[in-house]
Amino acid sequence: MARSLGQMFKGFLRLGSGLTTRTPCPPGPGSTHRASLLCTTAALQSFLFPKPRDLSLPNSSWGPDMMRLYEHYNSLCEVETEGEKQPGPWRRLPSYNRILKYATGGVYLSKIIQSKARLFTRNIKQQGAAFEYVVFVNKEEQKCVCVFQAGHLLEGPPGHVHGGAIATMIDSVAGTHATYLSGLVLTANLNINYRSPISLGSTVVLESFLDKKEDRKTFISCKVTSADGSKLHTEATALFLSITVSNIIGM
Ligand SMILES: CCCCC/C=C\C/C=C\C/C=C\C/C=C\CCCC(=O)SCCNC(=O)CCNC(=O)[C@H](O)C(C)(C)COP(=O)(O)OP(=O)(O)OC[C@H]1O[C@@H](n2cnc3c(N)ncnc32)[C@H](O)[C@@H]1OP(=O)(O)O
Repeated sequence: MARSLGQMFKGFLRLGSGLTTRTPCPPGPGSTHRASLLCTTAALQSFLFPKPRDLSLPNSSWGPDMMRLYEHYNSLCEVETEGEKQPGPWRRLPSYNRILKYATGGVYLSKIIQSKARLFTRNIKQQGAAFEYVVFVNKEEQKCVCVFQAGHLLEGPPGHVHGGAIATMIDSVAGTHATYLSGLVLTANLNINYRSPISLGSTVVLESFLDKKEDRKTFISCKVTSADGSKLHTEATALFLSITVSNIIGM
């Protein structure tokens, strides 16, 4: 069952490449009845099931460091060999403001909660105010990288990022990485050492590494460094346990 939820997660990743394709409407006067019916159905479908917005793409709040690092990793997602473009070693993971119905508890949650549930890191609409980030994964190296710009709503010590916000990002990146590697998981343990404060508004890089996998356990380590890599801000280790649907029902 956990495996099938893992498959659903892969489906979740594929969402970015167009689960709800929008059929362009044919031109008016010459349209057949069937074509206009198709057009109406497509419009209704996109109204009822709007394509989720990928929040890991650049917006006007992204500063120069955020853009530079995004462009760097994005350029590694596609390589050109003999004039042909091929998938590169890295892949950008799209990010939405809610995990799919099913993964957020789906049918097991009340309709009211379900419709309001939002992924914590994506629940603030104002661009640049809180968590701006993009995650890239390298399957071969079993590594994830997140470029993260901390907005003004994440203040802890004056002018610096709240430790809980840093923990949230570490949990999210390591959790995404563990989900990518092992399917549906929950964080069982998270150990964090805060080495140097992160300035509010700055861009940092989170790197997540697979330490080992043992049955249901996925061990991940993570470090947070400055945009140029010269300063270590935070180090963490985490344990994720693979779960089944029954774990979610019991929550
Ligand atoms: C609704 C769920 C959604 C999940 C995500 C879904 C999809 C993901 C999609 C996209 C991803 C996008 C973003 C990711 C974003 C965020 C990720 C954040 C994830 C979280 O933010 S998630 C919330 C916080 N998280 C919890 O709310 C967990 C509460 N907790 C429990 O629900 C249980 O505790 C559980 C299930 C963890 C284990 O319970 P269990 O009954 O299944 O397993 P059990 O206890 O038997 O342990 C089995 C073996 O693990 C060892 N073990 C257990 N715990 C350990 C520990 N802490 N330290 C060291 N070892 C430990 C035992 O010692 C034993 O080891 P051994 O087999 O060797 O004896």
